[in-house]
Amino acid sequence: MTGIITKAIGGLYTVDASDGIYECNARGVFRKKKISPMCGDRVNFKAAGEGFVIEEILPRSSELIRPPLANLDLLVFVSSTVEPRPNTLLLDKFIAIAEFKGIRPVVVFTKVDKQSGAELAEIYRSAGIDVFECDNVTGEGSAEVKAMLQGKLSAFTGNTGVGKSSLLNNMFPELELATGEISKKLGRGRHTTRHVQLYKLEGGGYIADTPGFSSFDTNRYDIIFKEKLAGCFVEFADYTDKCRFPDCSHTKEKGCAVIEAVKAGEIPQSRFDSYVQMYEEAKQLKEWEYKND
Ligand SMILES: Nc1nc2c(ncn2[C@@H]2O[C@H](COP(=O)(O)OP(=O)(O)OP(=O)(O)O)[C@@H](O)[C@H]2O)c(=O)[nH]1
Ligand SMILES: [Zn+2]
Repeated sequence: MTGIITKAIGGLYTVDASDGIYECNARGVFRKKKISPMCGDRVNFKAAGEGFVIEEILPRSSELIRPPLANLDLLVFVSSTVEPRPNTLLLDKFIAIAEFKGIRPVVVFTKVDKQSGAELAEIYRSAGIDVFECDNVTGEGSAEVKAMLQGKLSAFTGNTGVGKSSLLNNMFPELELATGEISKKLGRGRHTTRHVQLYKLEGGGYIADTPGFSSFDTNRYDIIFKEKLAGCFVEFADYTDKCRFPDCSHTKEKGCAVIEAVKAGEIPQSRFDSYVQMYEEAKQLKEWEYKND
């Protein structure tokens, strides 16, 4: 039998298969191989003794370690246009990490009833990223986001107060998330350990409830090596092979086609600024690692 793991707690796995939900154990062989099944994994399992046991983990299309989640298709970054103000550096870090991991990034700007998200949206649309603008008070825009989630495994992230639960409520009233108190409702208190869990959507697909995402700390997360960073800013691709120096870092060199494109208004300044900041951070990490080994 084949299914997808929707919950993984203490060596016990909940597997959603076409004919029902199964509680499974994992075979010892996974421990020896040092891979363990995680939420989002597609697995083969079979009846064994009184219960069921996972036999095989199918190849993963993507893998996140913190929070542990396999086969994520979409990472949806929710940012409000005001209260709290959007943080383009954080947004660009998330997007780059998603690109690096082979997960499609999607951006949702909320609170467009208070302030237009058009200018911000254009920055990301011009980079070829899917952008949605939502007014969660009227629910406008949520149907488009919902349509995109169909048949996909998605996770939502964004700072506290940006309107994630409002948006999720507009799309899936059956989830009954308490706006403004989602933390309490889902037991996100300091003393509760929470686990990743997948919710099945009526139209097909899953949404991951991920404790690690709302307070997503990118520094502790994955730092992208500086050589790989430009490749995670998709709109740089048209320029990076036109620089004067083949080893151009695209941060300050003369004859850098990326910098020329920024000056010409072809690449948004804020995206470039984020790139330079992340490049500096990546550089420090490498030197630090080097000194310590
Ligand atoms: N005007 C306006 N207010 C919104 C919108 N979206 C959310 N809000 C309000 O912003 C506040 C925070 O919204 P939530 O949906 O709880 O935000 P959240 O991202 O889930 O926050 P956490 O649970 O802390 O992670 C609430 O008071 C919402 O009513 C919007 O599009 N427009
Ligand atoms: Zn360059």
